[in-house]
Amino acid sequence: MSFLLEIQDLQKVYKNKKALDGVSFSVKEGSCFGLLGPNGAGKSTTMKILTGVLASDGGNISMFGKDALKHRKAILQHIGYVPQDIVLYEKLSAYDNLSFFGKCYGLDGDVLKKRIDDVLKQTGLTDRAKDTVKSYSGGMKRRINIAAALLHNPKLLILDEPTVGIDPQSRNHIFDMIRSLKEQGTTVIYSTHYMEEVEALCDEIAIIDKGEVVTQGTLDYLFTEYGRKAIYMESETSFPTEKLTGIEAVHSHHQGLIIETAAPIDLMEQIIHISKEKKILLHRLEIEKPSLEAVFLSLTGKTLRD
Ligand SMILES: Nc1ncnc2c1ncn2[C@@H]1O[C@H](COP(=O)(O)OP(=O)(O)OP(=O)(O)O)[C@@H](O)[C@H]1O
Repeated sequence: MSFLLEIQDLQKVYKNKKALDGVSFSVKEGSCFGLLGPNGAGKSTTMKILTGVLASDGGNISMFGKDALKHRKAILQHIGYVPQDIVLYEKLSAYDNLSFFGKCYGLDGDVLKKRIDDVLKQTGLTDRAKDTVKSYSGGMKRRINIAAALLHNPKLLILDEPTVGIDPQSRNHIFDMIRSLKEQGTTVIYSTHYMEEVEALCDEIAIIDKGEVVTQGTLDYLFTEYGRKAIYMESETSFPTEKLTGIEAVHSHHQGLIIETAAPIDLMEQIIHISKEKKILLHRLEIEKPSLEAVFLSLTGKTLRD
């Protein structure tokens, strides 16, 4: 599979503030690529540079096999961009908004009508097309904003935190839409600070923090490379962890303990043995599932929610 997008050493400075400090990642054609990072990490800045909204202060971008900075106009025709802030005319109907944006992309007549019908179906809002946008929920507005970015059938769709502050129904619609776009061969770049979203949607992820990509890879790769091995246990009374061998770290978590170890099965056997011997009632004993939260913690020393 070839790369549709390759970014190398992207730099951006706002006045005196360095927002991007050498961002590099590559996106395979036909994949859903997640850009995961906390607020202020540089996700929106990266996306704005990719879509020509902002100029970079250094670095290279290759898109569709071309130098994106030299062939900006030709490349932008193949990109759909859904910014974080909703951009719609509130007093117009969804249909008229789509008609306006379609004309901006150079569509007209029957072709435009057909595309509007198609994107309304894709977003599940055909029945509400004639209502003014101001009567829409936040989630419906977001879906129409995505529809507007799809009118010209882009090869690459860039979505900047599309599910922030929206209802679960709209969120599910957006997820279904992204999955079906991917099936049709569209490449998607999706930024978020919700780990469960990248786990549900993305083939590959770049974790971005303080203007730098700290790692890139599939979930499996990230879990294997950076995920901790650990068990979770809850007991009726306090457990003598000092009697356990082979433990690397112990953290309190909810009502129990997370115990890191290179040998979780062996540790569970020790815990069962000691609990029988000391008559300590165990409420829960399980291998901790690998999580992106743990990967992020091991790479940056903080949680995504810090
Ligand atoms: N127009 C601007 N002027 C000055 N600083 C800015 C501007 N836009 C962004 N920044 C700063 O650049 C850094 C990266 O911001 P950016 O919006 O790209 O992050 P983000 O990962 O998208 O975060 P969020 O999820 O909050 O949008 C932050 O420190 C932010 O405060």
